[in-house]
Amino acid sequence: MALIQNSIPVIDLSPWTCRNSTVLERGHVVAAIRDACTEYGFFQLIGHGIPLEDQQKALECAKMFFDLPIGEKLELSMKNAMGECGRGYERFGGQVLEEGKLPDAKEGIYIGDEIPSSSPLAGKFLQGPNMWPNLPSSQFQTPIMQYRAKMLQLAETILTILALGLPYGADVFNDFMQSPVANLKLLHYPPNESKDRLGAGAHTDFGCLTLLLQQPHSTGLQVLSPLTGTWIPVPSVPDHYVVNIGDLLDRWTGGRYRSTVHRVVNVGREDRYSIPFFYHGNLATEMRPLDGSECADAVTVEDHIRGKFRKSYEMDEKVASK
Ligand SMILES: O=C(O)CCC(=O)C(=O)O
Ligand SMILES: [Fe+2]
Repeated sequence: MALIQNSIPVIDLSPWTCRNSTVLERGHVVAAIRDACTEYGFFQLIGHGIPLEDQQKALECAKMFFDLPIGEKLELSMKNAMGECGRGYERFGGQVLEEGKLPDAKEGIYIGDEIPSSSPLAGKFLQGPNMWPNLPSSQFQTPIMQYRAKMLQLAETILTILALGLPYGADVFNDFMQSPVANLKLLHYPPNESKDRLGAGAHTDFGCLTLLLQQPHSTGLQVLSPLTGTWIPVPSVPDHYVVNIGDLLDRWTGGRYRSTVHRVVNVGREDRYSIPFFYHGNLATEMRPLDGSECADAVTVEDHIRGKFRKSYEMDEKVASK
């Protein structure tokens, strides 16, 4: 039984990627990630190999985008009512992550893989097209896409490790990792004076795995400890990624890996920027219980994510029409 503490574990990935590490050291990484995901559903990652300058550049891109005039941002609005293309601009207050609460005091833009329009996947659920702002590509599109590619690699590394922490074989996620849907979301929480309104209401993430980059030294992220039922603050530490399990993996693993409630309380005069990377995986994958137990109604990854998306964006329409 791990010591109950008011912080989420910090895990160093470098023994995994370092060529000189021993089997034992690599095994410790697998065990640490498994335990963190079993107990907390959250951990902080260091030694991940994403250069600091790429992180800074991505956050600068976020700021550059949100500084654009509102008219320019609205032109990039997520195309259909439920945002099913999964790309483009989510206006301030455009999402309700916590049922019954005021819409989130944040704005965002989803950016994913560039899928050629000739591909049968183009325009399908969460598959675009990307909506690019009128900024020089060398300053926005190129660094963001390079950053996304690195996040994808890192997510795949973590999933490989997560597979090793389960008793279902090292290849259990191999098919799921083919042609994955995995989207960045640049987020901006403007200064917020209202104590009744959260930056992001209490929620669990929809997908498989989230890798979160927070602007250094920002505060606001809180994780509801599954061990104590109290909110654990996760202030941002430079070069630390926050990694968490989403509902999809919780459901698929029968709760072995936990999807934990979290929120952003951004009350004050500061702007806050963050960039989650949501790894959803191959949408056609059927989530049959990994332990092999019978299941009459296995849903696909797409059905699962679609339901979650509909809920958080449809609720916004209900609130807006009140
Ligand atoms: O901005 C953050 O720190 C967290 C955002 C988040 O939880 C989400 O978008 O799902
Ligand atoms: Fe989240």
